[in-house]
Amino acid sequence: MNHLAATQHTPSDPARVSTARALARLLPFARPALPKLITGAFLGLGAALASLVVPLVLEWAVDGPIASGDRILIAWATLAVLLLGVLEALLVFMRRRLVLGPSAAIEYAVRQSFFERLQRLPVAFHDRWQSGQLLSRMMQDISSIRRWLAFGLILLLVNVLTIVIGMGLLFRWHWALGVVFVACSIPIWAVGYRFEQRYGVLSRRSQDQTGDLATAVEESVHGIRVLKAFGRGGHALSQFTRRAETLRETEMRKAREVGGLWFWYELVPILAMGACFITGVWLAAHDLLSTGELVAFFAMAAALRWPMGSLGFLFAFLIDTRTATDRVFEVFDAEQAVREPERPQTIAQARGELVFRDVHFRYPDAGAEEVDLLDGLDLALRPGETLAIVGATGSGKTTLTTLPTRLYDVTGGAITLDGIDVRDLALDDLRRRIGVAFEEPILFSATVRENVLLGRHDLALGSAEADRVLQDALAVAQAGFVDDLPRGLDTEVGEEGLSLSGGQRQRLALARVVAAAPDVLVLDDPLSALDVDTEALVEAALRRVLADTTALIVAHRPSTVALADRVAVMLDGRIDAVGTHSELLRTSAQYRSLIAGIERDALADTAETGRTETDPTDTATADADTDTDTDTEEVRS
Ligand SMILES: Nc1ncnc2c1ncn2[C@@H]1O[C@H](COP(=O)(O)OP(=O)(O)OP(=O)(O)O)[C@@H](O)[C@H]1O
Repeated sequence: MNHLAATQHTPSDPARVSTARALARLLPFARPALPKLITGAFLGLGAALASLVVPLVLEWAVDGPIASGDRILIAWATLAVLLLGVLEALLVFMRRRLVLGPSAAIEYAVRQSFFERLQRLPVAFHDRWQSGQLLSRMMQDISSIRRWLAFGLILLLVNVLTIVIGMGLLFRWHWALGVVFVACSIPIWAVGYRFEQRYGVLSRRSQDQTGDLATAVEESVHGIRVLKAFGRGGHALSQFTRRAETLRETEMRKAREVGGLWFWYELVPILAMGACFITGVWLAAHDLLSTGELVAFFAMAAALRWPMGSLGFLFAFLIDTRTATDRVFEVFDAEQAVREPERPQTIAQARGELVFRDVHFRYPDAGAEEVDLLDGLDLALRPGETLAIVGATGSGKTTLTTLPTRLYDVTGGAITLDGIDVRDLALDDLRRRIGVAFEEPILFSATVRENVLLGRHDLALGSAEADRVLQDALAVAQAGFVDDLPRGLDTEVGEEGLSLSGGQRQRLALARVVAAAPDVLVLDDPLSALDVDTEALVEAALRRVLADTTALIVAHRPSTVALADRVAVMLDGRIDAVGTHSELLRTSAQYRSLIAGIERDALADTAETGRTETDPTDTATADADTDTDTDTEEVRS
């Protein structure tokens, strides 16, 4: 099996392919809606043809009934023109009605796939991409694709066909008129070509800048408390203004380009009409054209003005849509570094044995000269044991917690769960078996119930079993405060749970991972935001859960170390020592130094916040030796 290593892949301009090929990538999404879109195009063409028949009726009426004074036929001709007008309006109405549904369905399908893709893409992708860029692609670019399919594409096809048919008719009346009209149109194509070159670049720039602006808004809203606390609202505003200014300048340049194009697309048809007028009058004066043909010719030229004039705008629309499509497909094309195994294996008998074997890891953006962050790390968690990881800040503890669930893939070595390489397990299966609680507890805009049962899609919300699991998990996490929320378990906890305190969010996040009932728990400093009394209660309850679950806990505090059966010390990307707290105090200078630092931090924390932290030697597991206090005292001195 080929286990792909994560490689760097930055958002970049797509390879320049033709606009038609770029837009053809939408076909798989558009296929179900194609019959209606094609019918819509035919209806649009029908409307255009109805407008083109009017000059023919006029030609017949002027040269026939009007010349001969046949009032009945004149009335019929008038009625025919009227009916053609009504038919055109009706067909346009039907086209609009018909294509709105399918184009909205395509928008829905693209957006759905886009979101699904975002969920599937590895964390390394999300590290690199700004959220505003993704948001603007998801909302603005996909909407722009819908508008194009519902309106722009059909109009462009219909208008080009109308122009071709209309020109054919001009030739029918007199070849000279056709030649003059075609000759006058040539500048339009030249201008259009130059426009595409310049406008394409601006269109891309503007859409990227819109994404940057969305990122700025998202960040400032997300970090509003920090900005307010530091009085940096003005700074955020000036940064936002600068970006908005940049976007405005690009939009102005775009508008100037479009304005220039419109100028030519308005002017050229008028010049063409003027040239044809002179030619037509000359031909009529020399009896080479009848009066009816001359009138019909002018009616036709008038009918062609809108299709020709609209080309400029439709051209700009086409290029904007091409850019939007490129931007959307950049996400679809992003490298899927964390892949599902081709032939997933299953764990027959779950024991919860997690082993890191010669694990190497480096982030994709690490420089070539940098050594691996995890540099040949070996660690084995026995089934059911609780193992705490301690290490200097930045030593890679959090990174280590992301690897078992394959948020990132190891770049060397392997991690096995019950003897099977985690890369050989189906991702859903793996993530059901290993539950993670991150240091930063993220909650979603949903009820408490939905947040806590997030990992239990096997349970129907509100069922007796779901309620039992929910209550047990809340009890372990000491999250009884939910009963005091306005709607209890059905309280919406707001965007990212910001309406709750840090400690409350952390307890719900802990309840979530407990409710998931995984074979292995991975907890990244799970009690950091709790007050000392709650922490003691959570620890006591957590011990019951940890008694028969394998757990890997990143510990920044003595009390967290106290939860563990054994402790592993991380140093230089490896495990420097493993043992019980008291063993390590005796044997590992590195551990003694880390514990001294941890205790110093805890004391400082206590002094600042009034916390009365528990000494790990008081609560350490049964392995604690009697000489521990002496050791700790030595370290302190
Ligand atoms: N997504 C990322 N992309 C690139 N580098 C990262 C990323 N996340 C962390 N790092 C880097 O990896 C190193 C280890 O970070 P990590 O968060 O794993 O350390 P830690 O031991 O958990 O630190 P702490 O104790 O402060 O929480 C740091 O140098 C950090 O800058």
